[in-house]
Amino acid sequence: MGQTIRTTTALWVGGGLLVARLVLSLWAVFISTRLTATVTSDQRQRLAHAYLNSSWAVQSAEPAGRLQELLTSFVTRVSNAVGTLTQAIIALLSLTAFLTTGLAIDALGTLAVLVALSAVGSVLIPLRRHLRSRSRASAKANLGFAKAVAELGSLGMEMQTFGVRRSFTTRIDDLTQAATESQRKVGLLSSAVPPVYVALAYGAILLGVASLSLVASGQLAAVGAIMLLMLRSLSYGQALASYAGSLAANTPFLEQVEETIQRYEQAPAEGGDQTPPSTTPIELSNVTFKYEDGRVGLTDATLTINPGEMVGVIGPSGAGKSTLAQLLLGLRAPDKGTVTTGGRDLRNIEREWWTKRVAFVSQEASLITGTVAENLRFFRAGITDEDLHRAAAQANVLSDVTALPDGFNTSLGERGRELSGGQRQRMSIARALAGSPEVLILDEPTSALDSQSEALIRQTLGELKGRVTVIIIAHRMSTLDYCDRIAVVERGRVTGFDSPDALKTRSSFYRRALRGGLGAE
Ligand SMILES: Nc1ncnc2c1ncn2[C@@H]1O[C@H](COP(=O)(O)OP(=O)(O)OP(=O)(O)O)[C@@H](O)[C@H]1O
Repeated sequence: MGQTIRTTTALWVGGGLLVARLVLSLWAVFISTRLTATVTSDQRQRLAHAYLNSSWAVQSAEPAGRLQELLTSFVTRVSNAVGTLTQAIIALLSLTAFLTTGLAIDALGTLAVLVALSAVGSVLIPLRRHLRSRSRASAKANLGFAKAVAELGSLGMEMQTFGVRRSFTTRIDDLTQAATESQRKVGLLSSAVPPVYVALAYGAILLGVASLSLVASGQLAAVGAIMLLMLRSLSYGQALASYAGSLAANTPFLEQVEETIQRYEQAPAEGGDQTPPSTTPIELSNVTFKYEDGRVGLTDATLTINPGEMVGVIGPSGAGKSTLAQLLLGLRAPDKGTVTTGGRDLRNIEREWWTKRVAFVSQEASLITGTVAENLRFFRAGITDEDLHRAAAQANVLSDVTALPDGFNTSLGERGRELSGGQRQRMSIARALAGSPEVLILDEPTSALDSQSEALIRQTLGELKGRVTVIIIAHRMSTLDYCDRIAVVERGRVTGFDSPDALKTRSSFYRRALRGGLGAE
């Protein structure tokens, strides 16, 4: 009878423990997946926010495809590492519980197991180290691959027209091969960890059994119990070794993400907390700017742009015109000298105050995938439908918009693909004008356009004259028709800044440009 009660109790206890184990395991799975999801979104947000808040110098230097790779596959590897870490902690806790029980049953045997575990674990340290360094190389190869693929992907038209499809294919194949090879090496090493561990563990067991049978010869039961303890502990140890291998393979990806976040955070976007009385005059005083690689962008440049003035900027290719535009926009800060607006250093001005009043049109009209209205509004609050209408009219694109099936609500396809180059550029001018800027800076807005589109943009500039302060880097002399003054930039220096008439006598570059256009030096 007593035996029956003991069996029932044992069954109940066993059942209870089984349920408890299941609940605990499910809870662990729940925590692990939740933690992984939290880490994924946290890492993505931290990385994206750090990038968005970093300076233009950092953002513009970032190779294409790198950020995407970090945000996607790298962050996935980081969450894998976190998932592995949780499982490793669970395995470690189980092992500790098991060994604690073992200590109560057989202290000597448990001690032997502990020694065996530590010995096997330390033998694997060099392998893990090697795995980590291989994984670091694999992370680098992945980034290189992503960068090259992004670059090749953006050259689709060139690939087709230059007939270099085969070379592209070969290049992609080589890159794929290199990235896959380094991944294979990491895979090989991390897969080698468990079998190496098993071999070492069984070796330890054999050694343990041999020495125990010497010490406790004839006590087969004791030897059996210790063997069981060893086998179970070593199987937990095996799980731990495999998790440690996986961690070693994934942590370089985490390091890369963290390093990148730090790099972004160390270079925040320019801006202070001052609000000047006005956006103009804009003054450059003895401004010198060098790029990180030492190339000179601008040297000792001095000029003043007055309220409502329309200023043209001309100069040979590579002279420093775009650098000047970026300094005027406050995207880059001078190494020497100052850029002031309304008498205050641009570095100290509240960025939001400045960007609300200054608009930029670049050489390449970059649009978003969305409707006309979404493109013209461009995420800015407070821009009304009337603003959109006015801006489209000012930019000479209103008739194009009204001709579209849904007017301002027409979707423009992926990044405005359904528009012509001229329409896209006028759309980007309308986008700049929708915010009613006080200062408008245009960097070669007509360089890629036919003469008819250029004439429409010139007309826009004529209508803005006197109402908005305009700085326009021009590729064609005709675009400069409405300019009050023109700055000539040559080899990083402002060699002339005067009215077109005065420049005819004072600037040989201007005279040459009048004769032969701005393309030839
Ligand atoms: N991001 C950069 N990193 C390093 N050097 C740069 C960078 N951008 C421009 N430069 C260098 O600075 C100099 C001025 O370039 P900038 O783009 O201002 O000339 P630009 O007059 O606008 O030329 P273009 O008319 O051809 O656009 C050039 O020598 C150029 O190589």
